[in-house]
Amino acid sequence: MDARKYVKTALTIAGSDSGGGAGIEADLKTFSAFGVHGLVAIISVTAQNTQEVRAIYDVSPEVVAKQIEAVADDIGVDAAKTGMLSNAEIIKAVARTVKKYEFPLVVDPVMIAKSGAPLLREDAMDALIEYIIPLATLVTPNKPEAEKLSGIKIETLEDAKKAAKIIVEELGAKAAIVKGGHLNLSEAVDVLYHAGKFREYRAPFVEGCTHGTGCSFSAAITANLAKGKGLEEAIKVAKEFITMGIFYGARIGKGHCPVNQNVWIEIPAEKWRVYESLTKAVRELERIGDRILPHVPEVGMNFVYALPRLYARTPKDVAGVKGRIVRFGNTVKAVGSIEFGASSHLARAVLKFMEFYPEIRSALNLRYSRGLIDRAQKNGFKVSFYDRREEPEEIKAKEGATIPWGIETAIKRLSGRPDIIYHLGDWEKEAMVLIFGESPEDVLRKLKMLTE
Ligand SMILES: Cc1ncc(COP(=O)(O)OP(=O)(O)O)c(N)n1
Ligand SMILES: Cc1nc(C(=O)O)sc1CCOP(=O)(O)O
Repeated sequence: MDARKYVKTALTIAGSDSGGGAGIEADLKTFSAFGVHGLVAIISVTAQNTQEVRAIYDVSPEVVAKQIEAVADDIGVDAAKTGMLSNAEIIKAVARTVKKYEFPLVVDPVMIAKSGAPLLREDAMDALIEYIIPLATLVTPNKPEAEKLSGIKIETLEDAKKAAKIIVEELGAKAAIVKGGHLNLSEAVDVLYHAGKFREYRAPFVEGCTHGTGCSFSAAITANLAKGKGLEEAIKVAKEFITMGIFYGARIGKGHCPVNQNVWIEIPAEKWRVYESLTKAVRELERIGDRILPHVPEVGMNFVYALPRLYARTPKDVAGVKGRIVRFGNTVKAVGSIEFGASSHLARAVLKFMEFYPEIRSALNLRYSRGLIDRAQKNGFKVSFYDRREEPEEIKAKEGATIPWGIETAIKRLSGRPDIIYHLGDWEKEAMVLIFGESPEDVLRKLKMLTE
């Protein structure tokens, strides 16, 4: 068996961005996110950060061609993309060289950086249209790029469709997708013209980081083509990938922060780690259930573990026990399975705690007793509390705001990080003790010390 055939390869023919946000660097990270081996032909080295492009140094057309040939002849290319192509000579060399091979080619017609710097010389536009666009399996312009290529002004979705059709029917690309990020619509709508038909791809507009969006989107399509997906399916996956990458953008630098390509694999991986760790801890809790029994509140217990701070925004990003943990004979038992979004109270408590101490991602609740608090203090734990009777009226009026307010109040009351926060309850509200820790194991360790 030749295992090599299972490794798919994607080639990026583009410029390097020293800030790691766009260009070759964004493309390689995207290829990796989809499990595809990345190959490169660097056409230009840019000295760039999130604010500006300070210098551009183009590689010679001969060396660009040699890079493509070197990888195509030996390793093989399942799909390729172009990004910044800089000048007409490079464009001609790229066109001459890719023509010798049969791989699908995604063309991201990069013209201007987010920071405003031109990345394609004025006099190279005609060469791009004449030599590269006709070789494209897909062209992925944004609004200004589509206007330049098609020669029409784009204000509406209908205009975007016209431009996509011109790029295919008049300029010779097999397909074109005009990205709607610059159109003033309530959603991010991209229109594809392919095989004589239009298709729209919609996603909610998300606030986040956008440096390298064009590069990463086209690289994601390329990676999925390399993996054998059809064009329309490859675009669908790429759209999900880029929406997520913008939302969880890497907040670095002082200018346009870059898309986070890692999130595509990191969130599922972290979810799995959280799930495994919490499952193990809940099993251990059930094993030592006899000594936990006296501390189970009337409303039951929950045990939660949040994703790392970068990814923990709402209770859906926190895993907990569905149906909580309840008394069961002479032990305790998880009622349901471990799921993200299964907790409301503890999830909100942990999310607030993480705003102050991002490393604290897990918590568990117990019935309040003075004895428990005395033991915690004797064991050297830092204990704080909040009093629900002091809750301001405007917080009371806001659904779900009491616990975050209480946790914040308790944290600010203490100098240093609390291990335990309790409250004495209120009308129809049971008094509660919350144990916090970095992980479920850490919470269990504290729980064992308290209940020994
Ligand atoms: C080397 C290099 N290539 C491409 C770009 C364009 O990236 P960006 O400025 O973020 O714009 P889009 O990715 O959205 O087209 C660049 N800046 N540098
Ligand atoms: C009902 C309740 N109130 C708590 C408090 O801290 O006041 S802890 C708790 C139990 C856990 O709830 P969940 O499953 O929503 O996390």
